[in-house]
Amino acid sequence: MSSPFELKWGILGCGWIASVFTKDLLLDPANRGAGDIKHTVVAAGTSSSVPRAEKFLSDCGVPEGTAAAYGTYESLVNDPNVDIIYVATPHSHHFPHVLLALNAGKHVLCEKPFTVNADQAKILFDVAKQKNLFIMEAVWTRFFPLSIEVRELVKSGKIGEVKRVLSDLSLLNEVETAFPPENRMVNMDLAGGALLDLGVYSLTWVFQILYHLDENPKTPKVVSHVQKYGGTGCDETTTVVCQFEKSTGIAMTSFRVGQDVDGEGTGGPAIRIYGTKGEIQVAHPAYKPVKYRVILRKEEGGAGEWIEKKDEGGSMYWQADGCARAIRDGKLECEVMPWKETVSVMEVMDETRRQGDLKYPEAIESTAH
Ligand SMILES: NC(=O)C1=CN([C@@H]2O[C@H](COP(=O)(O)OP(=O)(O)OC[C@H]3O[C@@H](n4cnc5c(N)ncnc54)[C@H](OP(=O)(O)O)[C@@H]3O)[C@@H](O)[C@H]2O)C=CC1
Ligand SMILES: O=C1OC[C@@H](O)[C@H](O)[C@H]1O
Repeated sequence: MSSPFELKWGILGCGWIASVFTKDLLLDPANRGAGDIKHTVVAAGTSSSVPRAEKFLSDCGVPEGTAAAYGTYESLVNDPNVDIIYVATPHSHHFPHVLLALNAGKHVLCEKPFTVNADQAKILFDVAKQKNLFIMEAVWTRFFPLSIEVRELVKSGKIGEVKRVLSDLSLLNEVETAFPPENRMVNMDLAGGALLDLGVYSLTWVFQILYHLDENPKTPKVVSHVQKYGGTGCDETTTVVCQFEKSTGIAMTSFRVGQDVDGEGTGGPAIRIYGTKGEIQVAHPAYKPVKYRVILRKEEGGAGEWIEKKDEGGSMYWQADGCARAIRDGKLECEVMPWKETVSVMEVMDETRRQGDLKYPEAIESTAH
């Protein structure tokens, strides 16, 4: 048996999700049937100090002496031992931080939403292409075995021709107390707001099902509504209707009202995929779903049982495995989250913001580089 392909990671930005992802990289891929690859965390960088990066590595359980700690992002991306940089900074900073990594010759996995707008995304993909580097938006949900199973069910025709997807990621919050104005969730300078932070997952479900039904997939036409948060002017409740060639997607998001208020699923499924013969329902939360069921007409079996799919850890390693295999195979993009689709989702969010008059400061919408 050949030895596993090893991918050496550098973590850029030592915040909350970076810690979840880093811990997941330390789990043995063989336990999830991914023994063909191996992830190693070789470095982490903060924007503040070396001791903070050291603390991050140690808190995540990275074995002492196996990873370098950096106090600047520049020093991190220039570490010759690093193959790929995981960018986990706020939305506003993805564009400059990804460019920093690409210009240092590193592959990139960048957190969602990929950039603030579609023009920035296009530039990053162009640069990656010119430099022959792999790059992907970290839409982890698409890599879950559950998502793969649901996409295959749709393709198999089990629920007939799919005509509509209704998708909701809404989290109930006392916004004024949960998110002070400087918090990245609501801070306009950090491209805060429900659409870019949570709505991207509702759109993920719409896209991973409906975009692929069209022969020549393109960005859908959009009709949207944006409700703003008075505290900072970001969006708090946004609804997007996407008109594809053969189907309609309705993506909803909010951090003011909740999809699953009691946490018991009483609010119903978060995602409904409607076909001419039946429906697939996926339970909340849209970003990390653990169960789904198929409902057919009564004479064809009616409602199936919920099928549960739980993983160990934070479930963020599936996307890391996707990066490793793509890089091993000499690909610049991964077919599960292709560049074209990231751009399309960004275009839908741009158009939604245009219709809702939701503009971020010029400094973070800028494509100057
Ligand atoms: N896939 C998922 O499930 C999730 C994805 N995310 C995405 O990950 C990204 C980070 O989110 P999250 O971890 O919650 O955020 P945090 O605020 O916890 O961490 C962000 C980190 O970015 C760095 N940073 C650099 N510049 C700034 C700045 N101007 N203001 C604030 N932080 C800065 C800091 O790291 P340092 O001090 O080390 O430089 C900070 O710790 C976002 O894009 C978000 O959408 C978030 C949560 C879940
Ligand atoms: O990506 C995310 O998923 C989980 C949410 O709690 C978080 O705000 C968001 O950034």
